[in-house]
Amino acid sequence: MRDLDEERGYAGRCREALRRMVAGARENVVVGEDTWGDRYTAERLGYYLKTLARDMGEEGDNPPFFGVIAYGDTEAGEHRGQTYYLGRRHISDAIGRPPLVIDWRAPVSATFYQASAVEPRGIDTRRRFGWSGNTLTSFEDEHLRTGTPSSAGELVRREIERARVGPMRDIVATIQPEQDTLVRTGLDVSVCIQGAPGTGKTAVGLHRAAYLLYAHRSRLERNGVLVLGPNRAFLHYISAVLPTLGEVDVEQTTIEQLLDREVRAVDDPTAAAVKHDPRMADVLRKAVYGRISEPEQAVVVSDESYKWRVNQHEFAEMVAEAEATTYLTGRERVIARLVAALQRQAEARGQNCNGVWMRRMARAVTPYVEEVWPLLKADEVLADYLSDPSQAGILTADEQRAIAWSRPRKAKSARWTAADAVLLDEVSALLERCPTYGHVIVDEAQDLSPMQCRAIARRSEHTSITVLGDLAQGTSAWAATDWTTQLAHLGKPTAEIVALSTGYRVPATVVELANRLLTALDVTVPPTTSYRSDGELTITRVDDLAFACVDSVQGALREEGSIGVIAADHQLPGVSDALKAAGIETSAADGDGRVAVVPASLAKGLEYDHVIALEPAEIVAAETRGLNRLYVVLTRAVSRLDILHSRDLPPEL
Ligand SMILES: Nc1ncnc2c1ncn2[C@@H]1O[C@H](COP(=O)(O)OP(=O)(O)OP(=O)(O)O)[C@@H](O)[C@H]1O
Repeated sequence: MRDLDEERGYAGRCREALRRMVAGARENVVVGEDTWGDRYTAERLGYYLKTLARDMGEEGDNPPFFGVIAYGDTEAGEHRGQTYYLGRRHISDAIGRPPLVIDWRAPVSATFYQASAVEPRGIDTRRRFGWSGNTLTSFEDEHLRTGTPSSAGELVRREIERARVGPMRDIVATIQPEQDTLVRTGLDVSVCIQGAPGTGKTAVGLHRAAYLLYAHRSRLERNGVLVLGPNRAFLHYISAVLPTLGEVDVEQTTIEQLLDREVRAVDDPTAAAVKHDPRMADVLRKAVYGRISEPEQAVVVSDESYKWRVNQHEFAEMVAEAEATTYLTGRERVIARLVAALQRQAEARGQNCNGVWMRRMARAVTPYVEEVWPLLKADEVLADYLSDPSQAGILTADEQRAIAWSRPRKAKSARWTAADAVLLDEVSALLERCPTYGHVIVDEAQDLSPMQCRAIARRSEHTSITVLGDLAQGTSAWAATDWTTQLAHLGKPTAEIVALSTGYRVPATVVELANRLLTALDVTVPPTTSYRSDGELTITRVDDLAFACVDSVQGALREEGSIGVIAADHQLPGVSDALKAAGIETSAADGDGRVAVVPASLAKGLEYDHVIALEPAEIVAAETRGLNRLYVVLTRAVSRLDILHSRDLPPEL
């Protein structure tokens, strides 16, 4: 194997080759712009080449590789005696020659992540590289056959324990074997990953998206990959990971944004609970299909030559048969069948039924169809239903009262709530099938209501999903308490449930404290162990919370890393003011400042090197699932957690 200088030389060669690839891609953009072909093809090609050139150009500053594996000389098969460098992207210096660097997603790269002294998989040596910026500073070898790892694990440990600054980074250099298995699970398999805070669920989900796009590019590009996260602050935090991995076309959004409805009102908790209940699916189906009635007359229409007729019984059969499909398609089908029946009669009489005649007949039968199968719009159906929920039954009288509008309204004057947006989506899907994605990754899935799950299920009806979550972090009123039920709502009842149990974020001392809450959370989740033995925890009783917080932030600012001040939502303005008065610049949860001031309700999925958690008792008291919220808050810390409290700590702590 090469010594450090030789490795640096190889890195230089890789960079040079990458530069030539970028130049080549840029040239192709110019050529691509002149490509002969239809406009769509030319546009797609131009877009692809520009993206490639841009990504590769930006890549220039990244280390070209992070590891290398050397197969043994005695190994049978194509890899015998071969050496493979692994990086974020494939680098080659000449067509037909072996690549200088192999993409981390290529099949052979799996060996880098999976091989061990117990199961070397043909590998003699695995080398990991340490970089300082763009300079290669060290490497670390594991001799897997002889079982003599030389300081192995130090580079990995350093990477995992590094202070966090800025947005989330990719983990390609240090993916752990159990994570790699999940990342590389096939496209046809739906999987549910239950993992305690910091076990890498989000990281695995994002790397899985990148992997699937690499392995099934043409299948996935058609329908796209969707990543759903809990809120915009979270999406901001993870936004850089996929682009660094060369994937810029993944849609990353929240369920609320996906449903794309203007929300102008808020439900009270009882109404929201009813609207998110899975029985609403039956209620709405009834509200929609209840509009279809049995024909009470025959269809009789005429053209210049003759009067044509479909009798009542035949018409009723057409209606009954079409009910099996979506509402609007069914309606179109009835019209088409009626026209076809008329056409048969006309042709039997020797009439020529051209397109004009067919359209005319379709117009003529439509009023008959409208009478038994009226045209509907989703917002009109829901407005009508919420004006009088008793019409569809199923719910109890109390539940109907909880969601009923105080006075009947038309769709135009409706002020929809977030829960209504989910119901509108359900009704829309009853009317017309919605487009599906090639793969959907759902993060923090424990918080989704059954009705939200259904919205996701129909967008992945014939494809697979990756479900990520932690039952212990469920904070919504409808949070799942077991995965089997949640997976059924998500339309994937047989998805495999896999647990991740090693935490890479939260230090052991903090995990130990947070775990004290687990028994009170009423969920069964596997215990976790922290990979990290470092980290600090302080718990301090103070008289003046704001003053103590300023003091703590000032101390934290002397160290490196991001700082997150997390408090119950209602306490946040006071804390922000105090920090501002002390001259400390702060940013919101979705900002990029050094000190973020974060309401407890938005902390999910985020992490800060140093967390200052204020008044746990307030966080618990602020909401029904307050203890779960506190569990989330305490597990955001990477290197250090300071808990400041003026009231007694919750007894569970
Ligand atoms: N194999 C790894 N190598 C390096 N860092 C890792 C690895 N796995 C996870 N991490 C890091 O650990 C931190 C936690 O990961 P992540 O946010 O994916 O966990 P999570 O399970 O989604 O947590 P939560 O449930 O709290 O949202 C991140 O900074 C991530 O980059």
